[in-house]
Amino acid sequence: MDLRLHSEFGTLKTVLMHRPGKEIDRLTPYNKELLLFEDVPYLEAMQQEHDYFTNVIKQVTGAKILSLHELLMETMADDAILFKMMEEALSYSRLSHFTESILGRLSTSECATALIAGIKVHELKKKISKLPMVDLMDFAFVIPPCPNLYFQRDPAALTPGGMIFSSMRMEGRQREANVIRSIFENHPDFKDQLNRIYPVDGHNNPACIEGGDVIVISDKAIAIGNSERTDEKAIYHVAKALLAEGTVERVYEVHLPKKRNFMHLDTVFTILDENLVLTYPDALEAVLQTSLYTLKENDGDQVHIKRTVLKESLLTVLEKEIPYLEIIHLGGNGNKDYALREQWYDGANVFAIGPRKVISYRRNKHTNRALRDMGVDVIEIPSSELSRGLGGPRCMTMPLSRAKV
Ligand SMILES: NC(=O)NCCC[C@H](N)C(=O)O
Repeated sequence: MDLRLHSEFGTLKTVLMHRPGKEIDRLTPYNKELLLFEDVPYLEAMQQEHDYFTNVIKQVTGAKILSLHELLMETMADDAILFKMMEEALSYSRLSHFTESILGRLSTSECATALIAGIKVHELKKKISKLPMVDLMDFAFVIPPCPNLYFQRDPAALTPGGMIFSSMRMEGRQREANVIRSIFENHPDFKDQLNRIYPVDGHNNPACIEGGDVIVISDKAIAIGNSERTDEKAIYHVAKALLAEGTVERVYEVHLPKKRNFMHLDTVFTILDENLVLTYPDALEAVLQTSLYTLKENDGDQVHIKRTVLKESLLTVLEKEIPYLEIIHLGGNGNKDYALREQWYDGANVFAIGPRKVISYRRNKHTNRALRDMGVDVIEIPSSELSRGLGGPRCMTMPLSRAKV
């Protein structure tokens, strides 16, 4: 599989997803903010909603759905990779030196659970009785959990030029990108197909970028949100690597207000067809600035890129990139409260499974009506529990291949 993505709306062929599991049950009223949840979800109902979503994708598109858990298990079949992954996960609590003794006691499947759902001191003590830790620490995490892992969009991003591995801003999500990167760099189905765009070789503490900020406008142009989660510096490095690779010719940096409800570019803007986008108008108006990176010179050794701060509004920029652009406003036209409410629950974050064919949260009824009025085929899914993590259908998917458009 060629690990490049050429559009946001070509009919879906393969997608990576994660069914929420035990990691969700780690959330409490005390840690939910640190772990970026609005509330404490009811896991079994959340799983039912997620299964509904997955089945809709399967039935409507026939796409292959890859499970993160299965890929992880397959990747960890290699002992050296398993060791590295556990060592890295344990480094968050400065306990890497226990890797060997822990691996001696946990099966591969228990390691996969520990990597996703985390593991606490008292749970580990059941396996390793001589663990030299005081009882006071029993409820502390030896490996922190990844409850946001069902938002598969964010730990990485595919572009027409190759793959970006995120460097995640928030403490509660930092481990996710390491898990994804280990899979794509080592799994036999992917490792030879990978052209890594970011992080750049030799950068140990890379600037932050998250997959939800990366939107493929066309084979030649991508947009990246400079947002609460993504830094200017990371966008510069991604632009440089993409422009050097040569497929992408224009990288737009869209400066969003740094706010939780605009956390990624895809919380306010998604592309549904060749000339159709869905936006949250207030966010577009709030865009502080748009810059454009282009290639200045690439003599094989040295790559120089140029950054131009554009005078036009984002809308004008988009109109130039997307001929005959039509815009649908989240919440429909008119009532601002509808737009506010539906943006909060990811009304703009629909998942395009084909041209003018989207999956959307049922709760966003005004947006869904506006989409249908423009001839978009809308398939609704329930979201009472899924939305407690503040992400939508696009956030929950990482398309790995789509039909050509
Ligand atoms: N692309 C997205 O907007 N993803 C949603 C991520 C929600 C998650 N709870 C977070 O705060 O990172």
